[in-house]
Amino acid sequence: MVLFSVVETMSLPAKSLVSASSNGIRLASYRYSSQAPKVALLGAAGGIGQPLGLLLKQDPLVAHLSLYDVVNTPGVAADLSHIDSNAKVTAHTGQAELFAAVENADVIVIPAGVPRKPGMTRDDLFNTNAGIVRDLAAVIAKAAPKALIAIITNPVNSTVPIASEVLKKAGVYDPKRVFGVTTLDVVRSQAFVAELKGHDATKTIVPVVGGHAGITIIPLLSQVTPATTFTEAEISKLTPRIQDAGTEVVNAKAGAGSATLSMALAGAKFANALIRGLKGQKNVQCAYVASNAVNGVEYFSTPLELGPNGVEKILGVGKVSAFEQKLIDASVPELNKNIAKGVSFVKGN
Ligand SMILES: NC(=O)c1ccc[n+]([C@@H]2O[C@H](COP(=O)([O-])OP(=O)(O)OC[C@H]3O[C@@H](n4cnc5c(N)ncnc54)[C@H](O)[C@@H]3O)[C@@H](O)[C@H]2O)c1
Ligand SMILES: O=C(O)C[C@H](O)C(=O)O
Repeated sequence: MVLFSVVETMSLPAKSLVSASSNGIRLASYRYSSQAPKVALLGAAGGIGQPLGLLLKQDPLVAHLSLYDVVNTPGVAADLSHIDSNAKVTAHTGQAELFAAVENADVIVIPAGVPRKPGMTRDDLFNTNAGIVRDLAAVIAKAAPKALIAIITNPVNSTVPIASEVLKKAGVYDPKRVFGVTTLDVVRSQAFVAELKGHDATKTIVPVVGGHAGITIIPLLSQVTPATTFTEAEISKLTPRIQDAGTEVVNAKAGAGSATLSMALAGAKFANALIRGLKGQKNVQCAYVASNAVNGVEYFSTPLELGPNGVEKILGVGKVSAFEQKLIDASVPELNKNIAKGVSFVKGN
């Protein structure tokens, strides 16, 4: 175990510590309690990972930010460690350091994997990203079986079942602790509704249910807070815009990747909500989880009450319009296809 980089500020001892090693280092061999949460970020050097790391480093609830990637982690960690917030930063690079990266983590956020290019669907990422999520989940099962796992890696509709199957195989699966991050759909919906209606975007709440791809993304415009009425024309324009917002960014980036900055914000919001839940501050967020909210499908995103055990209550889709119910019905076969693909990937491997 070689500690090759320790950075501390003179005036603020122990404020910020960067450490990494060529053969894995275990600075956190004890479990961080929800009083001092450890957040592990897997894929930390990527387009999402870097700005998400920046936001997590500034989150006063994060005590230890553990950065993991297959490349470039020490540089990102050194950079973040110079920020004058209290989270300790550690760097872990490559498979040999993954165990230490996630060991005793309270929350693990996963944006590891390849993004789309124009013309691709999220499902086109399956062949590369399925194996990445499976392998990360296998180590998490051993090193941090109690962690709350927030999966950003696409296709989320399949990667959540993949991680869940791996945890099941290892005998440590808890459906209350595995989340597909759909917060970006909520963030976008809130931005678009606020823009359309002249509302304060920071006070606009739009639940989004279903999954995280195309027709499985279902904004519940009938449930917007503050209560807002939409014309049929508005609904039929806004709904597909929200469903295709990821593609809008992919096309605008023209080959340079997909949403990173808005996703980083969304990921930081969701991680913060999970930590607040762990600390007993119950709060409601939408996320894609194992769910009985809708008949005939095993994973579905709805508003959830988050608490000390992860999902405390599945709040369901609530009262929806006839238009929204049609979208929910249409999403079920598509989700089942995505889920079955993920499950058989693990069972057949
Ligand atoms: N859920 C959502 O709403 C949402 C939003 C945006 C992007 N995404 C998805 O997030 C993923 C990442 O996007 P990005 O723009 O950050 O991509 P990116 O290519 O910029 O970064 C991915 C990072 O993952 C790392 N990585 C690859 N294999 C790894 C492994 N085995 N272990 C750890 N790290 C590994 C890479 O080195 C890279 O640093 C993509 O799959 C993308 O589709 C999801
Ligand atoms: O669209 C993508 O491929 C990335 C992400 O899922 C998004 O919604 O922006």
